[in-house]
Amino acid sequence: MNTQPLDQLSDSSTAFLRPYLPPSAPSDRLFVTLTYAASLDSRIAVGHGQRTYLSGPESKCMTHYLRAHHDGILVGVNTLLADNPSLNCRYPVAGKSYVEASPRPIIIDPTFRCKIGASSNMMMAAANKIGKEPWILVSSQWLQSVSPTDLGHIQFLEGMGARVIPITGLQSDDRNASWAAILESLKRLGLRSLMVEGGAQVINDLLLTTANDVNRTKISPVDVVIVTIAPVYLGKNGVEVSPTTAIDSLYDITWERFGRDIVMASFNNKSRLDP
Ligand SMILES: NC(=O)C1=CN([C@@H]2O[C@H](COP(=O)(O)OP(=O)(O)OC[C@H]3O[C@@H](n4cnc5c(N)ncnc54)[C@H](O)[C@@H]3O)[C@@H](O)[C@H]2O)C=CC1
Ligand SMILES: Nc1nc(O)c(N)c(N[C@@H]2O[C@H](COP(=O)(O)O)[C@@H](O)[C@H]2O)n1
Repeated sequence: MNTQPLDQLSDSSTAFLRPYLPPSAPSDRLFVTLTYAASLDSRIAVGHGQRTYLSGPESKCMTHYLRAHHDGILVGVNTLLADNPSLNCRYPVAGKSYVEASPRPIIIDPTFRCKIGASSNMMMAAANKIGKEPWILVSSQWLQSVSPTDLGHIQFLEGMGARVIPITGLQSDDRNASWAAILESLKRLGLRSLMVEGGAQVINDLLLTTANDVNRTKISPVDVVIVTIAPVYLGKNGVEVSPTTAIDSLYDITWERFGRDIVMASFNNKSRLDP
């Protein structure tokens, strides 16, 4: 587990990010930031199951600064299994301990594949009070016929402070329905801001997810997209971010250099996703 505190960002870097941070005023909606690091050929890992370091120290600080500004940090179970991430905030925040500054790790895991133990980085971060205990979202349908072994593992994780939360509709083949169930549940659990880090399936699906708003207009749940681009190619076997259809809904786009990387921040125009 990496416990090294990170450097402070420069004033120009925080000024660059400020417009894209979740609103500080209380709100009853869930603000969603989609953020990840990609290579020049839009790969986020060199291969399936292989943790790949793309961000340099400066853009990594940027990511942790974003973590400090969100209530939750969400990844798919493949990312948890591949990366053994800590999913905490190691950016120093004045007046807050690391556990207070850290977002709540949220793992989407319909059939509870995350058989992690106490020595996983995420659980160690929580035990060492430098991160929060995770919430693991499983399918309600799956939980109805859970095996004694899986139930034992759920009880073991819950004994360490994790929560295993059943979500109706999580196993649906309809991705829109599945994301609607996830986001609605997180809102009901009190989250006001969510940072989605990946992996590829999560990013590719979420970019295309829409729901009808009160005016029956199709809208995206993603408010802001922040992408770090690292100056490397990961090649054809890499894990690719590339949604199945074209998307041209980003606006108010700004680019900023962080060390050797470049970071794009933008809003996501919900209505332009309308067919
Ligand atoms: N460079 C970067 O910023 C990042 C890189 N990664 C990399 O991404 C790779 C993992 O990506 P993927 O294999 O695409 O997997 P993933 O991390 O997106 O997880 C996919 C799994 O999550 C669950 N899931 C996701 N969305 C769901 C939904 N809407 N409803 C129900 N279940 C859902 C399913 O079990 C699915 O099999 C790893 O190699 C990791 O290193 C992950 C995060 C960030
Ligand atoms: N911003 C960013 N840059 C990279 O190069 C990455 N590989 C990732 N990956 C994401 O960060 C998680 C690791 O978090 P910890 O440092 O262990 O807390 C990893 O699971 C991905 O979600 N991100």
